[in-house]
Amino acid sequence: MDHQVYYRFTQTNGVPQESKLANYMSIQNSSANNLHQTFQSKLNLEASITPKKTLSSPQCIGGAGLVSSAPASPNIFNSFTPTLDATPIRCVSSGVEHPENSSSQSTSPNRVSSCSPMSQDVSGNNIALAYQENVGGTTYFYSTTSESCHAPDVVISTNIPSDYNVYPGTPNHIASLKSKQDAAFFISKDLQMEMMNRNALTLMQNNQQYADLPQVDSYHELCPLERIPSNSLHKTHLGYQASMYKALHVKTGTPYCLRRVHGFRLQNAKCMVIVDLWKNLNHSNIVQLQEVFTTKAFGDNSLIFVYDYYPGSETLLSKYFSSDQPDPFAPDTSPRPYSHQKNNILRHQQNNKLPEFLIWNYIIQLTSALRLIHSSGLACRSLDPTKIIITSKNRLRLSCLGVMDVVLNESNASMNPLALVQHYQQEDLTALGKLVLALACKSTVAVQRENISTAVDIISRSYTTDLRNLIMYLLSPQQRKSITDLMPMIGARFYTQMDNLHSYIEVLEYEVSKEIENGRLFRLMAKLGTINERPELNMDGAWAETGDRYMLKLFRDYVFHQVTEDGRPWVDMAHIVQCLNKLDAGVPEKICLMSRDEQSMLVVSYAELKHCLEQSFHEILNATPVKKDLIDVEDKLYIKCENEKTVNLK
Ligand SMILES: Nc1ncnc2c1ncn2[C@@H]1O[C@H](COP(=O)(O)OP(=O)(O)OP(=O)(O)O)[C@@H](O)[C@H]1O
Repeated sequence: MDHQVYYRFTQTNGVPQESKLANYMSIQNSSANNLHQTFQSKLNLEASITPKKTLSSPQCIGGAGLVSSAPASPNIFNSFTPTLDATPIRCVSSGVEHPENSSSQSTSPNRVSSCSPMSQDVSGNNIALAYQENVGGTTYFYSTTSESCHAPDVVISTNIPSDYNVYPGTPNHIASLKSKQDAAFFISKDLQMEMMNRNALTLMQNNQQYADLPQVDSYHELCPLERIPSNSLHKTHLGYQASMYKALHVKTGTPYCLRRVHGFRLQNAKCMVIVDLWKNLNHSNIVQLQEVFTTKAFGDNSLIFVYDYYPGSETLLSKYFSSDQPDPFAPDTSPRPYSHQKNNILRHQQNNKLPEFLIWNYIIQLTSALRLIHSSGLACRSLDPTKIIITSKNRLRLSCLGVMDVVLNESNASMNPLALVQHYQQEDLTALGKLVLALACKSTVAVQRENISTAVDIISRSYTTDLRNLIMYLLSPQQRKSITDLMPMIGARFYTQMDNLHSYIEVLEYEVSKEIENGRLFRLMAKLGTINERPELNMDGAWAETGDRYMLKLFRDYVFHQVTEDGRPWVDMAHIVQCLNKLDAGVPEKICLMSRDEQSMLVVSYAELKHCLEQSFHEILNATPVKKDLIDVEDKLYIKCENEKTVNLK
């Protein structure tokens, strides 16, 4: 049975060849098994890569033409070194050949062929050809080396020839390497889980219980974020019942958080001035207000505040204060002495206390948001553990901005809210003091007037005087306070916070950079997938199986369908990534592809494969109804997105 090796080349040893894509060298081999065994042995990647047997009698057949003064295919001869007495190899100058059509007839390619991962740069040193001879227009290449013409004695060897690429791992090692490979190629597991959780929450669907929730203005698919109280007496916002929903914008599909104030009739549009101020306020510790409108979609007059949605967030109250244990500051009705209760409080505080750096972390975030709010002539008015949400990595955000301004404005329509802002700002600072006190004592009851002195005493024992002084300053009723006065109290802790943030940004940038690489490879695979096995193009049913596309088909097998010596799948992410990277870069390195029936081989460089890919893909694009280079557009968008991401990270 004849076997052919097709060798596609552009240049050998610095000698440019005349043909680019259309030149192949064919090698006839009478021993199919030899070839197969040789290739199979190469699949054992840790083996000394020596062919089991030489190609015997590589008979030259026909064809004129291309004659190279230099060895045209060093790789192939290195890998399948003929013996000295071997029949010479012929170069053919032809168009792209379909090996299965042109070679001796292929049998059905049921079995996924194995392809040797052998590859070598054109400038590689291991050129087995010693001399050549031109007989009647046909060039015969002879090899002088015969030493590599034996089967490998030792399957696993550490002496791997330097001219071979060895992919890390064998099937047995893949499991142990998998986690390392995953870490090297993909986003870290923790970050991945976090993102996936967020995505799952964003895609969360409404259950049957709330199936009748209406579309509200431009927002649909409402999904409650908390249990909607059946009792309308459950009032939260200054006497109004309120509820929270996740909703999707009908046009963009972007998720938002809707805060609905039930049974609210807006009669005075004056407050919309403040709403506009809030809408323009942008800060990393603020939940951005998008818009405010009234609706009758719920069957009543409801006021809707639309905010950015942060999946997986919880309130400070639920994170730190909803403990099963009773609050130690709660009034003790038992006849036990006061000292007993104080001991109880101390014990509770010692067992549950938050680390001081975390409290300062929260102080820095909250003061940072307040600083912007106050300097914009606004006041938060909802600095309360139920209105501060916390997401992963201890990110705090003020979540209910603007609501008080609208709702209170309605109940005190005669007052100008902006005139009262300084008063509200002072209230914000007092509220901040109470919040820090509550966090330090892990108790909401601690901030009640009668408990404050005990709470401060407890804090003095457990935390630094700086923290105590900050709380005392914020809670002192006499002086006029300012958010800027807090900055010196925070002091050098600010630098620690900045340092931590920068370190985290670097971690994220590293993770993102891996995904950028994956995105690039994905686009490459998308192109390959568009071409491979396409049933027809321009009425040509054989399009995907001929010419450049046939090369790409074999390349796909080479990348993804490797098998071990005994025919089991051999999966190595490093091999896949490396091959795709080389294809993307179009490196001159050559690889050997084998037809599925193992009757033919093609030796081709990545540069040529890349050319095939681009050509074939453009052929498809040209046949699409939209006559423009989609990929160019896509590339530009991709680069733009990447640039934007980098700017955002900065
Ligand atoms: N912007 C947001 N994105 C995602 N979830 C949010 C957002 N704002 C609030 N939430 C979540 O919605 C739920 C209800 O929030 P809400 O502010 O009503 O708190 P609450 O403790 O129920 O207060 P209240 O007693 O006033 O209703 C909380 O679980 C909170 O984490």
